[in-house]
Amino acid sequence: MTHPQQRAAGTGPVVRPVTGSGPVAGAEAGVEPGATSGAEPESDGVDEALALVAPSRTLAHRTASPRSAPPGTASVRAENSLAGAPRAKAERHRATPWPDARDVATRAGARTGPAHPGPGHPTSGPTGPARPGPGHTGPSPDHPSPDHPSPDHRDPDRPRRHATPLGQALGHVLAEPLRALTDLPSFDTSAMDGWAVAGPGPWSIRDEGAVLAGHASATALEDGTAVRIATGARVPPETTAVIRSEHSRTDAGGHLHARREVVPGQDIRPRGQECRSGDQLLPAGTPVTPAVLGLAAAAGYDELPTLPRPRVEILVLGDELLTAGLPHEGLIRDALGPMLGPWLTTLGADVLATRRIGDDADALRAAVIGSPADLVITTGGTAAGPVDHVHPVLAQAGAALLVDGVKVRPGHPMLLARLEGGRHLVGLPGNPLAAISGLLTLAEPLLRALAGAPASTPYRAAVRDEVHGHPHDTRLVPVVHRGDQVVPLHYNGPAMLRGIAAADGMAVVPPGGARPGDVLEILDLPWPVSPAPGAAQGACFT
Ligand SMILES: Nc1nc2c(c(=O)[nH]1)N[C@H]1C(S)=C(S)[C@@H](COP(=O)(O)OP(=O)(O)OC[C@H]3O[C@@H](n4cnc5c(N)ncnc54)[C@H](O)[C@@H]3O)O[C@H]1N2
Ligand code: MOO
Repeated sequence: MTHPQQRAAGTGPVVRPVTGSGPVAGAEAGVEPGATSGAEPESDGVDEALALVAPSRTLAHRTASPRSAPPGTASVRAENSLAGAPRAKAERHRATPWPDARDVATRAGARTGPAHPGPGHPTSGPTGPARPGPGHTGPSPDHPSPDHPSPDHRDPDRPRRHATPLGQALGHVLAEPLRALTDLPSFDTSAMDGWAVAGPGPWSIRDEGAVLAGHASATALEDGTAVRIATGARVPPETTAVIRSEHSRTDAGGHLHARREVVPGQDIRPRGQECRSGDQLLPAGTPVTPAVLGLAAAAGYDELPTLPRPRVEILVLGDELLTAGLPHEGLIRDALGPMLGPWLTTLGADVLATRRIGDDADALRAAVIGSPADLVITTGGTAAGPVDHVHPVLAQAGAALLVDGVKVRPGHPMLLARLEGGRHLVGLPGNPLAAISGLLTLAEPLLRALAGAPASTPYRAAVRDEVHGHPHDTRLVPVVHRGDQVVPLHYNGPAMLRGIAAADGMAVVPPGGARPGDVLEILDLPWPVSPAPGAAQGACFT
């Protein structure tokens, strides 16, 4: 966390645009990018909130006070080891451009991925359980005991492919192509409730009740005969068509008549119509969705070959954080602990733990060095305050900084480092929306690559209203979809979650901002697009 006194010393009056909405306004007034969010705690206050609610209220009576970049936010460019080289306080800040930061994160995950063969790189060897058998004792490589952490997750003994029971496979990624284990359907099937008939009608009705789904095959139909049949039942041999009940009538003499023309094969699903045994249904690298579970079950699977999920440990920093009750006496509720685990799980991670470390550098160092996770995520402590321990601890841990600051608002102090043992650490800024920005910018692409999942497909949409931009940096702004447009939401300050909680996407606003109708890249959030205006009720639209 940043020390309160430092905040007070570092924040001066800033000019805000009339409809200013976020941490960028200071920079628009000519403040250096690195210093802009130094004003954030102030921009986070009542004035900003009122500006967001009432865009017409002017805050321009404030005067600009350009400041230089804060010490300690200076970056070391990619791949620069921090070990034994504490960052010079006067170093110039060279943050990574936002699109490049995502690429670096993706490449870091892909490069680390030998244990995670991705799409097009199926694991070798036959399908079968890869976990230790029931007789296995001791810590599993996937579930190291607290006493036996396995910091080197590149352990060659770690299973490259799991046989995961269907009931546990949701959110995993297929390690191999999904091939049909049977023809689908596996027998000629009636598609309708009605009559199985053979040859031309009228047909004499076979006196044996109905052929029902799931029952043994009926004897062959002779030409000129019909038998009642249910949807999903196996059609008797020699059946030439199925006639729907509503398209037929019976007479007093026990004969069946068709009310309309009967086409041979009608309403029969022939065996193998959907696939033949051995057909590839889905490629390796496909995320296991509920629909994939259904298809796999239909195709005969009890368990699925899945890639090991990246293991993530979350370290929540900050002595000011409460885990229950109301904020009081300068203490606030931890908003990130409850949010990040579920969010990361949705992204396919196996979240080992969320640990609260406080502002204790020794505890942080021990947690980072000893973590068995593929990815350690810290929250807070990325800036230059007296208890912002992330950079010094990374230096002590011999980490290499791949990204140290990103040209994005909010969240510019975010970082990505490579730790010993092929592990990674993403440092999320403490301000909650800034942390989400870091999650989407660095953690998500890294996790996708580590998991062997395809990169998210970018898409674009027109923005309905003007969005103020930062002069040099990208902005990520919560939006809600309305038709084929997105509407930017207020309450998008770095310390606020009110906008993102009503949002269903984040718009990528280029430096300089966007005008109504401009087409912007949209980042998906891991929940459905809100279908109706009511879903975002209470949210403040621009
Ligand atoms: N001198 C400067 N100060 C700051 C700068 C700067 O450039 N120069 N940048 C500001 C920006 S922008 C951000 S973002 C934050 C990032 O700071 P840290 O990553 O060190 O985070 P903290 O100082 O620990 O916390 C910031 C803020 O967020 C609150 N917080 C922290 N964790 C949580 C949590 N789990 N749940 C809810 N809120 C949390 C914390 O209490 C602080 O208010 O630095 C600025 N300062
Ligand atoms: O601008 Mo900070 O990055 O408040 O989030």
